[in-house]
Amino acid sequence: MTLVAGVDSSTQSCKVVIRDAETGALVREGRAPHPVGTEVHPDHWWEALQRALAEAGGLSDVAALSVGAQQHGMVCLDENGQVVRDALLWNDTRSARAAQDLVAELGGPQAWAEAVGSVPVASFTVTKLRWLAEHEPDNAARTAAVGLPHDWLTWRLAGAPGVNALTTDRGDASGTGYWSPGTGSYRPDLLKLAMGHTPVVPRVLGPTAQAGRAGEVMLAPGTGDNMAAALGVGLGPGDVAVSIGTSGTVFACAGEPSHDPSGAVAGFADATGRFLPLVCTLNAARVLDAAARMLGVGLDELGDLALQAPPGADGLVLVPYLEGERTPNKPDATGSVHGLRLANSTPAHFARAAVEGMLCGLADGLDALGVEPRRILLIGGGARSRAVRQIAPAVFGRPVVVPEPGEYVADGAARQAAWLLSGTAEPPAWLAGEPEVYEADPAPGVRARYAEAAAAV
Ligand SMILES: Nc1ncnc2c1ncn2[C@@H]1O[C@H](COP(=O)(O)OP(=O)(O)O)[C@@H](O)[C@H]1O
Ligand SMILES: O=C(CO)[C@@H](O)[C@H](O)COP(=O)(O)O
Repeated sequence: MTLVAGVDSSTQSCKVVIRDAETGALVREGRAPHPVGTEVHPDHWWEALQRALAEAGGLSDVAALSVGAQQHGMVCLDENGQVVRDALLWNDTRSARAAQDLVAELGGPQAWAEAVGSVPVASFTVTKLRWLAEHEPDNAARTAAVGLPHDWLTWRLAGAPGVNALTTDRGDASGTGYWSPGTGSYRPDLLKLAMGHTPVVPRVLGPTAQAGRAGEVMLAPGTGDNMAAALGVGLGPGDVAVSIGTSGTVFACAGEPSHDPSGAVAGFADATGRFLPLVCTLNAARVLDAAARMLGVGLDELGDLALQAPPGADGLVLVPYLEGERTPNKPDATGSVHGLRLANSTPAHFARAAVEGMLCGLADGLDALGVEPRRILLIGGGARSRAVRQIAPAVFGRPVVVPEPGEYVADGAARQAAWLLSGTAEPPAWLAGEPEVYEADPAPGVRARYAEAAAAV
C-alpha cells in the first residue's frame, strides 16, 4: 500500500492524516494545538507539526505529503531565511486602516477587484505588509522574502533551502492581494505600493507540480485551508461549502475568476486550476465556544440547550462580532445581544441565539455569493454540533448535506499528495462515506430579526 500524508495547519491546531493513496482509506492520524492569539511565531507551527506527525506514526513509510494551512498569514523572512517577527494571522485586524488606505490609493474597490479579484480587508497579506512598513520600518527593511503559513512549512520540510527556493500554489497566492487569479501572475507593483520595496515571493506551482522533498518524501505544492477543504470534499460545479471552523467560510467551485467590487466575495483560485469565490466571517465555531463558556457548559450541552428553545429564541438575537468582523467589514465591532426580555432570559434561549446568530452571518455570505446551490455541504469543526446541523437548514432555507465526519482540510491535502503521485489529469477519486441530509422548515423571521439587529451595530 502506498501512503500519503495530509496536513492541516490551521488557526487552532495542526492535524495530520495518513491515507492509502489509491483508495483514500484512513490509516493513522495525529494532532497538536497551536498557541492562541492573532500573532504567532511560525516555529510554533513547526513544533505542532512535528508533534502531530509523531502522533500519526511518522513519515518513514509515506511517499508524498502536502500541507494545507490557514490563509493570508504574513511570514517575513530575512535574507538568511530567519523569521523577522511573529506572523500576523488572517484574523488580526490591526491592518484595517492600512487596508482602507491601500484601497483608496489604487483608485477604489473596483480597481482592486479588477487587479487581483478581491478588495483587501485586514485579513489580506498585502495590508499586513503596509502595516509593517508603517509601524515597524526596521522589520520591513529586513524582510527579504514574504510567504504564507503553508509556503513556510513546505519550505521547512524541504530543509529551508534559501529564500529563493520558496514555493506556493495558486490557491494560497490568491489570498495575498498581490497575485492575480485572472492572469495567473504576481503584481509586484501592488507589493511595492504596500511596502515600498519588492521582497522575494514564492514561486507559484501548478496543482500537480512537486515542491521538493523532505528526505524520501515527495512534497506536493500544498494550498490554503479552504482550497484544501474543497479538494477534501470533492467540491464540484453547483456545490457550495459552508465551513464552520475558527473562520466561517462559504465558497463555491467556479470555472471563471470573480471580481466583486463590494468586497464581500473574495475572488480566490482553487487547488485544481479552477476558481473559488469565497465569503469569510471572523466569527464561527468560537462563538459556540464562547457561548458554552458563558453558560458554564460543554459544547454538546450547549447544542442540547439550543434545541430546547424555539426557532428565533423568542426574539433573542446574538450578533456575534466577538473578534470584530470581516464580512461585513466592521473590524472594530463587538458582539451584542438584542431583544432580551424576562421570558427569554434562559440558558436555552441564549444557546439558540448563539447558534442562530453565527449561522445568520453565514446565510448572509451565501446570499452574497450569488449562487443557487445544487447542494450545500456543511463542514468544519462546528458541523460536529447536532444543533448546528439541525438549525442550519432552517436558517439557510435549504437542506444541508453533512459529509462523513473528517478532517476535510488535511484530507484534501492528502488527496493533493496522492494526485502528485498519480500524475493524472484529475485528482484520484477516493471512496466517500454516505453523507447525511438535514432538512427543516425555513425560518425567514430569524434572518429578518438578525438583519435588524446587525444593522444597529
Ligand atoms: N461537538 C462539537 N460541537 C460544537 N463545536 C465543535 C464540536 N467539536 C468541535 N467543535 C468546534 O470546532 C472548532 C474547531 O474547528 P476546526 O474546523 O478544527 O477549526 P480550525 O481548522 O479553524 O482550527 C472549535 O472551535 C470547536 O468549537
Ligand atoms: O481567512 C480565511 C479565508 O479567507 C480563513 O478561512 C483562514 O484560512 C483561516 O481558516 P481556519 O483556521 O478557520 O480554517
